[in-house]
Amino acid sequence: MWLGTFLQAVDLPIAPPLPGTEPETTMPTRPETSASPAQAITPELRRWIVEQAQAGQSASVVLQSMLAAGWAEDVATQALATSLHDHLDELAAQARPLAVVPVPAPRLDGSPNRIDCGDRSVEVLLTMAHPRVVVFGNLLSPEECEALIAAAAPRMARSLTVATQTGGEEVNDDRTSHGMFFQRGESPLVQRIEERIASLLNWPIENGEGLQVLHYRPGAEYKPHYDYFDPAEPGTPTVIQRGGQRVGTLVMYLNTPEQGGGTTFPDAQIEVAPQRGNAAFFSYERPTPSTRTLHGGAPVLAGDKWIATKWLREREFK
Ligand SMILES: O=C(O)CCC(=O)C(=O)O
Ligand SMILES: [Fe+2]
Repeated sequence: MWLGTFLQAVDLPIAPPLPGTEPETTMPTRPETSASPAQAITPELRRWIVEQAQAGQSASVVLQSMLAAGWAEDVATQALATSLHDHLDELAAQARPLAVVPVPAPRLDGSPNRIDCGDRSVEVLLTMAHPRVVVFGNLLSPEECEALIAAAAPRMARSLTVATQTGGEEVNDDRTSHGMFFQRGESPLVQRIEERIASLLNWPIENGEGLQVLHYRPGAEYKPHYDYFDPAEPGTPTVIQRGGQRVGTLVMYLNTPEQGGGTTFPDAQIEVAPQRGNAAFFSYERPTPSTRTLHGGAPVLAGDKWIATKWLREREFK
């Protein structure tokens, strides 16, 4: 009995006319020449893909049917990946609705290649929408990087992470760096950098946690994680009493490691190369994986890695 059902499922003519087409003969065909307009991923195509998934069709069957109908392979795989990913995000958001909150955001209207931050002009090197990632160049001068390292070095201790059960802090094997926190505004150097960051990210200086400096030796890493506090963890209500959720992160590279040590975003499959003075910014408007802000510090393969991280909260961090 089940075999019959199984065969039926496999044999089902799964390709209803692809969106934008009626009878099979008018299905879009693969563009033959480079002059042909590229095939677009239309809302109808996305809807059709989600319907196929809901009907239990495997991705490979859906892909085959799209190829057979004349969709170009790059368009078909891209359409499948984004449609299913977005659909899963929607399902997750429905299962655990969490409000979207305002987040730090650099002023990027008009696609500027530099942003004037008052005392310094910062380069915009890369922007990505989802996850929201912006890579900046020349945020800190070489002298500022050196001065931060020198001020932090005598105060370094094994890095702690927030203990999710209690909201306290603990040593964690996923994080093999050493670090320290500056108080907000604790020196003219720290104050100046914090003012620059507030201007760059358009976010109140008071909403920032104290700058954290991290030092990774060869082999050290920070395994992929989210920077927001997981609402499901018992320690979270305690942690967010001070300033609410984290909503953005700025990782500033204080040196250029000889090899390795990039900041990775596994969902986006990108890696930011650590270059002295540059910085990677990302924001997350709700504390969920749908933000695709999973990120980590890849193992340092040779040399040392020094970074300063600024975490940004929803409200004043006291
Ligand atoms: O080391 C890195 O590149 C990432 C650091 C990080 O994720 C953090 O400080 O929260
Ligand atoms: Fe992080």
